Amino acid sequence: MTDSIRTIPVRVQPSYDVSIGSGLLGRCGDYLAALLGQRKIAVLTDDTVAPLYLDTVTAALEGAGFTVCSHVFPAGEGHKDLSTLAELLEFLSSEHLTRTDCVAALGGGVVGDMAGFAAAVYLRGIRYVQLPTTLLAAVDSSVGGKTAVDLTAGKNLAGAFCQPAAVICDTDCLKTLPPDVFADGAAEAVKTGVLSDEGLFALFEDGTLTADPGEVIARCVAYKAGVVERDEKEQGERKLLNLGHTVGHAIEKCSGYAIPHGHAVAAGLAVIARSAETLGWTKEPIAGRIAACLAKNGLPTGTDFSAEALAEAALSDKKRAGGDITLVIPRKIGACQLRKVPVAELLPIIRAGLEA
Ligand SMILES: NC(=O)c1ccc[n+]([C@@H]2O[C@H](COP(=O)([O-])OP(=O)(O)OC[C@H]3O[C@@H](n4cnc5c(N)ncnc54)[C@H](O)[C@@H]3O)[C@@H](O)[C@H]2O)c1
Ligand SMILES: O=C(O)C(=O)C[C@@H](O)[C@H](O)[C@H](O)COP(=O)(O)O
Ligand SMILES: [Zn+2]
Repeated sequence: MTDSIRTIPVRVQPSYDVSIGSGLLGRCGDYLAALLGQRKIAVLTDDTVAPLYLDTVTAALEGAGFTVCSHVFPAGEGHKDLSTLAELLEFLSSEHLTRTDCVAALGGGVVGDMAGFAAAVYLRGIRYVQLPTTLLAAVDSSVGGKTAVDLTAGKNLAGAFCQPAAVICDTDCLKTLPPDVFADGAAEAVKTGVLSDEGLFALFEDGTLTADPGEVIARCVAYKAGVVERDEKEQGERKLLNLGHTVGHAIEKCSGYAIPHGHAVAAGLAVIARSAETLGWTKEPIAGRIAACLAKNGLPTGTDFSAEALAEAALSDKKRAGGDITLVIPRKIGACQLRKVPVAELLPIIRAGLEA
């Protein structure tokens, strides 16, 4: 696009760019027409995002020669399920989209995960683009090609690895986010800091993020892009991106998805940091610093669910293989490691994080 835009390539096969900047939704048509040709495009979004941004996106796409159709479904994790997926697939077929057409996921991580999954399976796969509108989607979910819906047994249990053809992140969308939804994104960005970048973590430590959000997004995306390039299908290194998620996903499930993903990941990160410190797995004391950072950003640092309930819910975790589960253990701010433990050890490990 133009000079004021940050562009980060994700070098998978085929490779794609993440473009980050102000005003990009209004200009997405020309960019996508150059990338995809002027085709039919189905914009899938939720009923909170639609009144804010659907007209802008539709006008930009039509202005660039696309034939546009759109479908709006109810917002929220509670709708990230098989019945909404079926609705999306029926919509795409009712609009007669063909394999040369395209889906655009306009919204947060819920829209991105579901629209991406619909694109991955409709006609056995058509191209899609991510237009993230939450901080969480910008720093994490729009990049890397994990798509999914939840099943009764737990989070993201049906899905596909399917990379987008492009990610266009308009930083102006962050201005309409309620503070608690902004905080969800801060949780994944703080996670990225704990994984790889103490400087990024420090940007969040006083709770008044003064840095350019484009810079925060770019740092998170650059790190994630590298991990995805080295381990697209999560055979090893990519499991690190699940820091805080074993307990986090369990909290989401135990709450009936009333606690949003970012808040649950924050609590899960605080718990595993305390477990790691208590069990002597960290290089230095970090749990207090991580909890303080999360709290400053309006995020929880613990949970009222019992260790037993969380351990039980975590049994459906995708990082479980047979009798073992792979945990992500923070060693210091900026470095973590994978640790495979027998499932039976999960309960005392979680207990150590809740009780420390
Ligand atoms: N695929 C991945 O790699 C990946 C990574 C992280 C999280 N996720 C998934 O992402 C989901 C969470 O995403 P999320 O936090 O974006 O939640 P979300 O998509 O539910 O969005 C949160 C709320 O904000 C609203 N919203 C979206 N954009 C807005 C805007 N610009 N202004 C005002 N309101 C807006 C939405 O309508 C919704 O009500 C979870 O399902 C999680 O599992 C996936
Ligand atoms: O991209 C990844 O890989 C991640 O793990 C990013 C996570 O933040 C995200 O929540 C992901 O959906 C969790 O993956 P899952 O395989 O445990 O469902
Ligand atoms: Zn996550």
